Amino acid sequence: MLGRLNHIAIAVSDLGAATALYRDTLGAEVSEPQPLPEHGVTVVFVVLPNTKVELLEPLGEKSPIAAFLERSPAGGIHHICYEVSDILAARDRLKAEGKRVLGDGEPKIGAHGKPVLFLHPKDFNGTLVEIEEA
Ligand SMILES: CC[C@H](C(=O)O)C(=O)SCCNC(=O)CCNC(=O)[C@H](O)C(C)(C)COP(=O)(O)OP(=O)(O)OC[C@H]1O[C@@H](n2cnc3c(N)ncnc32)[C@H](O)[C@@H]1OP(=O)(O)O
Ligand SMILES: [Co+2]
Repeated sequence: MLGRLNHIAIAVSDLGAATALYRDTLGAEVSEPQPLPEHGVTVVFVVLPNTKVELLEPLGEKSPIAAFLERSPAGGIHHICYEVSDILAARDRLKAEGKRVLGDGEPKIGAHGKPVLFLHPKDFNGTLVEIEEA
């Protein structure tokens, strides 16, 4: 089912400062900020030779990462995103195995313009898993 590691996401309280840290202190290539109001976040991608880091800042009143940052104000690793070739087949197999797919279970378009779904962290070793159709 799983393909490449697409990105590892870090939730941050200050996207500008985190972007500067990766760009200036770590010398990494960073994208422009990308507001995703339908997902309640603004993202910046740190482009690495073999994958990406997705820096996430809450956007709007109902951001799904707000509670995470209340628990961890300094930020932290928020989720990991794997690529899959067929997101609906992956979803149906995961549900058949009793894994919880978050939201209404229908893929939404993510930051890369591809369908994504999220799987409950309690079903995956305390790790929020995102799958993205490659
Ligand atoms: C799609 C655009 C972009 C992209 O890549 O293209 C993105 O990735 S957007 C990313 C932001 N969107 C999401 O994260 C959507 C999915 N996330 C959610 O629906 C919530 O974050 C949820 C339900 C996973 C957690 O929300 P919340 O913290 O408000 O819920 P609870 O307090 O009920 O948490 C339940 C339980 O899970 C633990 N938890 C929460 N978040 C995480 C996490 N990121 N990693 C690991 N564990 C997490 C939380 O501590 C609770 O545990 P408990 O032991 O019961 O206290
Ligand atoms: Co993501």
